[in-house]
Amino acid sequence: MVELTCSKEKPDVLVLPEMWTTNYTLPQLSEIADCAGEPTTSFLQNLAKKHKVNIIGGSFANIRESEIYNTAIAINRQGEVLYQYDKVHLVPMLDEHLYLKGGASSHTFELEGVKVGLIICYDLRFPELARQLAVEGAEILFIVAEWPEARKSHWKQLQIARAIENQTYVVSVNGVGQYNGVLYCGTSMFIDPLGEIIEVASENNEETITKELDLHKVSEIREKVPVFQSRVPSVYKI
Ligand SMILES: NC(=O)CCC(=O)C(=O)O
Repeated sequence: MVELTCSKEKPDVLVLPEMWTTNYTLPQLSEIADCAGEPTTSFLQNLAKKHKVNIIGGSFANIRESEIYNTAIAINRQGEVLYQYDKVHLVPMLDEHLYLKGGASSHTFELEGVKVGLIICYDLRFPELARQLAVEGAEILFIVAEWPEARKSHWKQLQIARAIENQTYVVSVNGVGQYNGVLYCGTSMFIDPLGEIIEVASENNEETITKELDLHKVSEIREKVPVFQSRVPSVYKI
Protein backbone atom coordinates (compact mmCIF):
# COMPACT_ATOMS: atom_id res chain seq x y z
CA MET A 1 0.00 0.00 0.00
CA VAL A 2 1.35 3.42 -0.92
CA GLU A 3 1.32 6.01 1.87
CA LEU A 4 -0.42 9.25 1.00
CA THR A 5 1.91 11.99 2.09
CA CYS A 6 1.39 15.67 1.74
CA SER A 7 3.63 18.69 1.86
CA LYS A 8 2.64 22.22 0.98
CA GLU A 9 5.06 22.33 -1.96
CA LYS A 10 4.29 18.95 -3.50
CA PRO A 11 1.03 17.56 -2.14
CA ASP A 12 -0.26 14.10 -3.07
CA VAL A 13 -3.89 15.16 -2.89
CA LEU A 14 -5.62 18.53 -3.30
CA VAL A 15 -9.17 18.97 -1.97
CA LEU A 16 -11.64 21.70 -2.95
CA PRO A 17 -14.97 22.69 -1.33
CA GLU A 18 -18.59 22.19 -2.40
CA MET A 19 -20.10 24.17 -5.32
CA TRP A 20 -16.89 26.15 -5.79
CA THR A 21 -17.63 27.07 -9.42
CA THR A 22 -21.01 28.73 -8.84
CA ASN A 23 -21.62 28.92 -5.10
CA TYR A 24 -25.26 28.48 -3.99
CA THR A 25 -26.80 30.32 -6.96
CA LEU A 26 -29.57 27.72 -7.07
CA PRO A 27 -32.14 29.70 -9.14
CA GLN A 28 -29.48 30.40 -11.81
CA LEU A 29 -28.05 26.89 -12.04
CA SER A 30 -30.05 25.83 -15.08
CA GLU A 31 -28.14 28.55 -17.00
CA ILE A 32 -24.68 28.37 -15.44
CA ALA A 33 -24.18 24.76 -14.34
CA ASP A 34 -21.75 22.45 -16.11
CA CYS A 35 -23.15 20.19 -18.82
CA ALA A 36 -22.14 16.54 -18.41
CA GLY A 37 -19.30 17.62 -16.15
CA GLU A 38 -17.81 20.23 -18.47
CA PRO A 39 -15.90 22.51 -18.36
CA THR A 40 -14.94 21.69 -14.74
CA THR A 41 -13.80 18.11 -15.37
CA SER A 42 -11.38 19.06 -18.16
CA PHE A 43 -10.08 22.00 -16.14
CA LEU A 44 -9.28 19.74 -13.18
CA GLN A 45 -7.87 16.98 -15.38
CA ASN A 46 -5.39 19.41 -16.92
CA LEU A 47 -4.45 20.74 -13.49
CA ALA A 48 -3.93 17.20 -12.15
CA LYS A 49 -1.72 16.22 -15.09
CA LYS A 50 0.27 19.47 -15.07
CA HIS A 51 1.07 19.27 -11.36
CA LYS A 52 1.03 15.46 -11.09
CA VAL A 53 -1.37 15.67 -8.19
CA ASN A 54 -4.50 13.76 -7.23
CA ILE A 55 -7.49 16.07 -6.92
CA ILE A 56 -10.69 15.69 -4.94
CA GLY A 57 -12.35 18.37 -7.02
CA GLY A 58 -14.95 19.52 -4.52
CA SER A 59 -18.37 19.58 -6.11
CA PHE A 60 -20.08 21.54 -8.85
CA ALA A 61 -23.56 21.90 -10.30
CA ASN A 62 -23.84 19.49 -13.18
CA ILE A 63 -26.63 19.08 -15.75
CA ARG A 64 -27.17 15.53 -16.97
CA GLU A 65 -30.25 14.30 -18.81
CA SER A 66 -32.18 17.48 -17.96
CA GLU A 67 -31.53 17.16 -14.20
CA ILE A 68 -29.08 19.19 -12.12
CA TYR A 69 -26.89 17.28 -9.69
CA ASN A 70 -24.40 18.45 -7.08
CA THR A 71 -21.48 16.35 -8.32
CA ALA A 72 -18.17 15.66 -6.62
CA ILE A 73 -15.25 14.30 -8.60
CA ALA A 74 -11.89 12.63 -7.95
CA ILE A 75 -9.08 12.73 -10.51
CA ASN A 76 -5.68 11.03 -10.38
CA ARG A 77 -2.25 12.41 -11.25
CA GLN A 78 -2.63 11.13 -14.81
CA GLY A 79 -5.77 13.20 -15.24
CA GLU A 80 -8.11 10.19 -15.18
CA VAL A 81 -11.48 10.47 -13.46
CA LEU A 82 -11.47 7.91 -10.63
CA TYR A 83 -14.90 8.56 -9.18
CA GLN A 84 -17.94 10.77 -9.53
CA TYR A 85 -20.52 11.15 -6.81
CA ASP A 86 -23.84 13.00 -6.85
CA LYS A 87 -24.83 14.40 -3.44
CA VAL A 88 -27.42 11.97 -2.11
CA HIS A 89 -28.99 14.04 0.68
CA LEU A 90 -30.44 17.36 -0.46
CA VAL A 91 -30.72 20.17 2.09
CA PRO A 92 -34.35 21.16 2.89
CA MET A 93 -33.14 24.31 4.72
CA LEU A 94 -31.60 25.53 1.43
CA ASP A 95 -34.46 24.31 -0.81
CA GLU A 96 -31.95 22.20 -2.69
CA HIS A 97 -34.71 19.74 -3.59
CA LEU A 98 -36.43 22.47 -5.66
CA TYR A 99 -33.40 22.81 -7.93
CA LEU A 100 -31.33 19.65 -7.69
CA LYS A 101 -31.79 15.92 -8.04
CA GLY A 102 -30.28 13.69 -5.40
CA GLY A 103 -27.78 10.99 -6.26
CA ALA A 104 -28.65 7.32 -6.02
CA SER A 105 -25.40 5.60 -5.03
CA SER A 106 -22.19 5.89 -3.07
CA HIS A 107 -19.13 3.66 -2.84
CA THR A 108 -15.44 3.74 -1.99
CA PHE A 109 -12.69 4.20 -4.54
CA GLU A 110 -8.91 3.79 -4.47
CA LEU A 111 -6.46 6.63 -4.42
CA GLU A 112 -3.00 5.14 -5.03
CA GLY A 113 -3.90 1.91 -3.26
CA VAL A 114 -5.76 3.56 -0.37
CA LYS A 115 -9.52 3.04 -0.08
CA VAL A 116 -11.31 6.33 0.52
CA GLY A 117 -14.84 7.71 0.69
CA LEU A 118 -16.24 11.03 -0.50
CA ILE A 119 -19.37 12.77 0.75
CA ILE A 120 -20.83 16.25 0.36
CA CYS A 121 -21.77 18.59 3.22
CA TYR A 122 -25.31 17.69 4.45
CA ASP A 123 -24.41 14.00 3.83
CA LEU A 124 -22.33 14.37 7.01
CA ARG A 125 -25.56 14.23 9.05
CA PHE A 126 -26.28 10.68 7.89
CA PRO A 127 -24.06 8.25 9.78
CA GLU A 128 -25.35 5.38 7.61
CA LEU A 129 -23.55 6.77 4.57
CA ALA A 130 -20.14 7.15 6.21
CA ARG A 131 -20.58 3.77 7.94
CA GLN A 132 -21.25 2.06 4.63
CA LEU A 133 -18.05 3.56 3.21
CA ALA A 134 -16.07 2.46 6.27
CA VAL A 135 -17.51 -1.07 6.10
CA GLU A 136 -16.36 -1.12 2.46
CA GLY A 137 -12.88 -0.33 3.78
CA ALA A 138 -12.49 3.46 3.58
CA GLU A 139 -9.51 4.68 5.60
CA ILE A 140 -10.04 8.34 4.76
CA LEU A 141 -13.38 10.12 4.51
CA PHE A 142 -13.23 13.27 2.38
CA ILE A 143 -15.97 15.84 3.04
CA VAL A 144 -16.45 18.78 0.68
CA ALA A 145 -18.78 21.46 2.01
CA GLU A 146 -20.39 24.88 2.06
CA TRP A 147 -21.49 24.66 5.69
CA PRO A 148 -23.06 27.76 7.24
CA GLU A 149 -21.84 29.54 10.35
CA ALA A 150 -25.35 29.17 11.85
CA ARG A 151 -24.67 25.47 12.51
CA LYS A 152 -20.92 25.56 13.02
CA SER A 153 -20.90 23.43 16.17
CA HIS A 154 -22.66 20.63 14.22
CA TRP A 155 -20.02 20.88 11.47
CA LYS A 156 -17.26 20.26 13.99
CA GLN A 157 -18.92 17.69 16.22
CA LEU A 158 -20.42 15.56 13.46
CA GLN A 159 -17.04 15.24 11.78
CA ILE A 160 -15.42 14.16 15.02
CA ALA A 161 -18.22 11.63 15.53
CA ARG A 162 -17.80 10.19 12.00
CA ALA A 163 -14.03 9.86 12.57
CA ILE A 164 -14.42 8.13 15.95
CA GLU A 165 -17.25 5.77 15.04
CA ASN A 166 -15.69 4.72 11.74
CA GLN A 167 -12.05 4.90 12.85
CA THR A 168 -11.13 6.79 9.70
CA TYR A 169 -9.24 9.97 8.99
CA VAL A 170 -11.60 12.80 8.11
CA VAL A 171 -10.33 15.42 5.66
CA SER A 172 -12.81 18.23 5.18
CA VAL A 173 -12.83 21.41 3.12
CA ASN A 174 -15.46 24.08 3.74
CA GLY A 175 -16.07 27.46 2.14
CA VAL A 176 -15.56 30.81 3.86
CA GLY A 177 -17.12 34.23 3.35
CA GLN A 178 -20.64 35.30 2.70
CA TYR A 179 -23.00 34.70 -0.21
CA ASN A 180 -26.64 35.79 -0.50
CA GLY A 181 -26.81 36.60 3.21
CA VAL A 182 -25.37 33.23 4.30
CA LEU A 183 -22.05 33.21 6.14
CA TYR A 184 -19.98 30.04 5.73
CA CYS A 185 -17.84 28.85 8.60
CA GLY A 186 -14.61 27.56 7.03
CA THR A 187 -12.88 25.49 9.72
CA SER A 188 -11.69 22.87 7.24
CA MET A 189 -10.11 20.06 9.20
CA PHE A 190 -7.91 17.02 9.40
CA ILE A 191 -9.20 14.64 12.09
CA ASP A 192 -7.40 11.43 12.99
CA PRO A 193 -9.11 8.03 13.48
CA LEU A 194 -9.27 8.68 17.25
CA GLY A 195 -11.29 11.83 16.63
CA GLU A 196 -8.49 14.27 17.44
CA ILE A 197 -8.37 17.42 15.30
CA ILE A 198 -4.80 17.45 14.00
CA GLU A 199 -5.01 20.55 11.79
CA VAL A 200 -7.67 23.19 11.32
CA ALA A 201 -8.08 26.12 8.93
CA SER A 202 -9.39 29.61 9.55
CA GLU A 203 -13.07 30.26 10.16
CA ASN A 204 -13.06 33.47 8.09
CA ASN A 205 -10.22 33.51 5.61
CA GLU A 206 -9.23 31.47 2.57
CA GLU A 207 -6.33 29.29 3.55
CA THR A 208 -4.52 26.14 2.43
CA ILE A 209 -3.71 23.65 5.14
CA THR A 210 -1.68 20.49 4.66
CA LYS A 211 -1.03 17.43 6.76
CA GLU A 212 0.80 14.16 6.32
CA LEU A 213 -1.45 11.23 7.24
CA ASP A 214 -0.04 8.14 8.95
CA LEU A 215 -2.38 5.48 7.62
CA HIS A 216 -0.98 2.82 9.97
CA LYS A 217 -2.96 4.60 12.67
CA VAL A 218 -6.20 3.37 11.07
CA SER A 219 -5.28 -0.33 11.36
CA GLU A 220 -3.76 0.23 14.81
CA ILE A 221 -6.93 1.74 16.28
CA ARG A 222 -9.13 -0.81 14.48
CA GLU A 223 -7.09 -3.61 16.12
CA LYS A 224 -7.19 -2.02 19.58
CA VAL A 225 -10.92 -1.22 19.46
CA PRO A 226 -12.35 -3.78 16.99
CA VAL A 227 -15.65 -2.07 16.32
CA PHE A 228 -16.04 -3.62 12.88
CA GLN A 229 -15.72 -7.17 14.24
CA SER A 230 -18.22 -6.34 17.02
CA ARG A 231 -20.97 -5.09 14.73
CA VAL A 232 -24.22 -7.10 14.74
CA PRO A 233 -25.98 -6.02 11.54
CA SER A 234 -28.75 -8.58 12.04
CA VAL A 235 -30.04 -6.53 15.02
CA TYR A 236 -30.05 -3.16 13.26
CA LYS A 237 -33.45 -2.39 11.76
CA ILE A 238 -32.28 0.42 9.49
N1 LIG B 1 -24.41 22.73 1.75
C1 LIG B 1 -24.94 21.96 2.67
O1 LIG B 1 -25.15 20.78 2.46
C2 LIG B 1 -25.30 22.64 3.96
C3 LIG B 1 -25.68 21.66 5.05
C4 LIG B 1 -26.25 22.37 6.25
O2 LIG B 1 -26.47 23.55 6.24
C5 LIG B 1 -26.51 21.56 7.45
O3 LIG B 1 -26.43 20.33 7.39
O4 LIG B 1 -26.81 22.17 8.50
